[in-house]
Formats: sequence, structure tokens, C-alpha cells
Amino acid sequence: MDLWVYAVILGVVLLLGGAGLVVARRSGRAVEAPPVRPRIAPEEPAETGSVPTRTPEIGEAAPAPVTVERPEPTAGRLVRLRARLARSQSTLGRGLLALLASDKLDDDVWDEIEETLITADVGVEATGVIVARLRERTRVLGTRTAAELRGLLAEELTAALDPDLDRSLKSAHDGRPAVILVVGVNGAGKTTTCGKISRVLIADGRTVLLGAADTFRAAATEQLATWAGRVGAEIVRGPEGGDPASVAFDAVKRGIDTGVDTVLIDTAGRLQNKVGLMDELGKVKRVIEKHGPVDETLLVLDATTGQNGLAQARVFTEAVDVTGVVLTKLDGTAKGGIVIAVQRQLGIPVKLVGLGEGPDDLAPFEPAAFVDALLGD
Ligand SMILES: Nc1nc2c(ncn2[C@@H]2O[C@H](COP(=O)(O)OP(=O)(O)OP(=O)(O)O)[C@@H](O)[C@H]2O)c(=O)[nH]1
Repeated sequence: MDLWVYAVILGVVLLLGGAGLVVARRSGRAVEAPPVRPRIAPEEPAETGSVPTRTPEIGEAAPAPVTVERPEPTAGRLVRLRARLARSQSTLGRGLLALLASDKLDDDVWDEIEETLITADVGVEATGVIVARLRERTRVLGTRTAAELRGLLAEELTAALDPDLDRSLKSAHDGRPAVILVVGVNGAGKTTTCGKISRVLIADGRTVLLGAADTFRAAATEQLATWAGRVGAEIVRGPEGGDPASVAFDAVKRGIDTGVDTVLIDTAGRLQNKVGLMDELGKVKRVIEKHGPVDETLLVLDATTGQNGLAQARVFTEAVDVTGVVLTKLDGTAKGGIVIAVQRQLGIPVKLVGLGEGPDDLAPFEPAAFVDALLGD
């Protein structure tokens, strides 16, 4: 009988031990298990309203899903990005306001005001006009409040930016897409800007086709394809080193066939030699014009290059009929006055300004909103 009791106890002990081992081994596996493979998440959209076209399975090795982004309409974008002008705001805006608030507006103060404007790249001619008008108006005004001075300064800076110029981008007409040629030296942010312009147009309800006519730099085409993919735009590309004019021709043809609103063509700006540049851009333009006229030629200029940028710009304006300027990297300079100099010296409206590296940091240019941002609250 005792033997039976011992046998039962031994059996129970063995059973419990076995179960304990299993539990221990299970929990051990959970701890040692390799980390769960992160889910391939769709790229974070820049704005709300992104539409994932396909949801990935957990752990699926397939490429990241294509996500078509819908940037928000551009109205008021410059106002939303106003803080990006902080550097220009403190040197140009606040500097001028502080000087104008001096007890006595004597010659020394006016000299300083002039110097502040010139240092901020406003340009000598525009500075002369602004200072002369401010001098006259403050004299007539007599005693001045800070608000009155701010108002006067805002009016004169806005007037220097010729607020009545047409800054819109042409859209489809006569049953064919608007053709926009984007030119500028490499480094100005040209390809990036082409991508951003396509987002501006799409944000405002237009359809866009991109032509990658910068065949000189393979990466430029890839970059543009990525921008196009993000907003679901079609891209026409050619072989690396291929003929840019032929890519531009094919892009416009495709745009006409598919009925898009705008065909946006990125070009190479590598040719520092003026004759070569003229030849290449001239050929691109001539070939496109077999389909109809080029509606816009936008020149991309880096605001941080100041007066050098202006010299470069002149080469382009002599090569092609530039209809608008896109001034990039305004967030990276204290010399926001370059907008005034560019417009007045080239006689071409600034149509868009770049205020950051984000995909939607390109804003339609509005003189009054820009000046207001410069002067701060
Ligand atoms: N801070 C800032 N950076 C900008 C702006 N526009 C473009 N960039 C940056 O400038 C850098 C690239 O410009 P680029 O070197 O000219 O290159 P790219 O845009 O390919 O231009 P291309 O070589 O002409 O095709 C990128 O890091 C952009 O994000 C802007 O408005 N502000």
C-alpha cells in the first residue's frame, strides 16, 4: 500500500516538474524571440488628407506603399510660414522700426536706415526711393506714433515690391496644357522647387505632368520621379545624358494627349557658359514650341547668394524670356530685401518664395503679407 502511495506521489511530482519546464521554456522563448520586424509604415504625409492606395501586411517584405498626398490649398501659406523669415525680420524689420522710432529723425538716423536697407540687399536704387519717400512722409506727419511709423514703412516696402504685378501661374488654355519651363543653376534648389511647384499646383486643384529634361544629372530625374510619385503626378523621363529637348517635347505631347492642366519641365542649369546655356535652353524652347508656345519660364534663384545670384539671373534672362522668379531659401538669410532687388533689377515678378526644406514650404508670393511678416507683430 505504501508503495502505491509513493508511486502516486512520484508520478504527481514528475508531472508538475514537466509542466513547469514547459512554462519556463515558453517564457524563455518569448524573451529571446527576435524583435518583431517593424511594420513598413507609409511615409508620413506633409499635410493631412493623405490617401494610402494600398495597406501593407504586417511584416510584408514588399516595397513601401504608394501614398498619394493631397497638400492643402496654398491660400495664406505665406502667412502660415511667416515665422521662417525670422532672420530678416530681426535685422531688416525690427532694425528699421527701431531706427524710425528714434527721438529725432536726423541725417545720421536716415543714413543708418539707408545702410540697413542696403545691407539687407534691397539694392541702392530701391533704397534711395524708399528713404526719400519715408523722409518726406515722416516730415509731413510731424509727431509720429509707433503704429503710424509701422504703417508708413509697410506701405513703402510694399510699394517697392510692385503689388499690382500678375503673379499667377498660367493654366491650361485653348484646349492645351500650360507649359512651364523651370530654369536656374544647379544648387539653387531647382529640382526640389519643381517638385514643390507641382504640389502648389495640385494643392490648388490643378493636374500636373512633370518632364525630367535635366538629363545631365541622373539623380535629378530620380528626385523628380519621387516628387511626382508622392502626389500621383505622371513623369516623362529620358535616358541619362539624352537630349533634353526631346524629353521636353515628349512631355508636352503626353500632357496634351492626357489633357493635364500644366506640364512642368525641369531643365539642367549646369552650363555656366552663356553660349552653351542659350543653345540648350533655346533648343528646348524651340522644340516644345512645335506643340505651341511656352507659357511661363520660371527662374529659380537662391536668395542666400544675394548679388551673385542677380548676376547669374541676368545670364538666364538673356537666354530665355523669363516670366517669373522663384526665390528659394529665404528662410536662410537675414537679407530678405533681395526680393525687392530681384524684382526691380530684373523687372520680373517674384511669383513664389521658398521658406524651408519641407515639401510644402514654397508659398505664392504676396507683397503685403511678406512685408507684414518682415515687420513682425
Ligand atoms: N532652407 C531651405 N532649403 C531649401 C529651399 N529650397 C531648396 N532647399 C534645399 O536645397 C537643397 C537642394 O538644393 P540643390 O542642392 O539646389 O539641389 P536640387 O534641388 O536638386 O537642385 P538642382 O541641383 O538644381 O537640381 C535641398 O536640401 C533642399 O531642401 C528653401 O526654400 N529653404
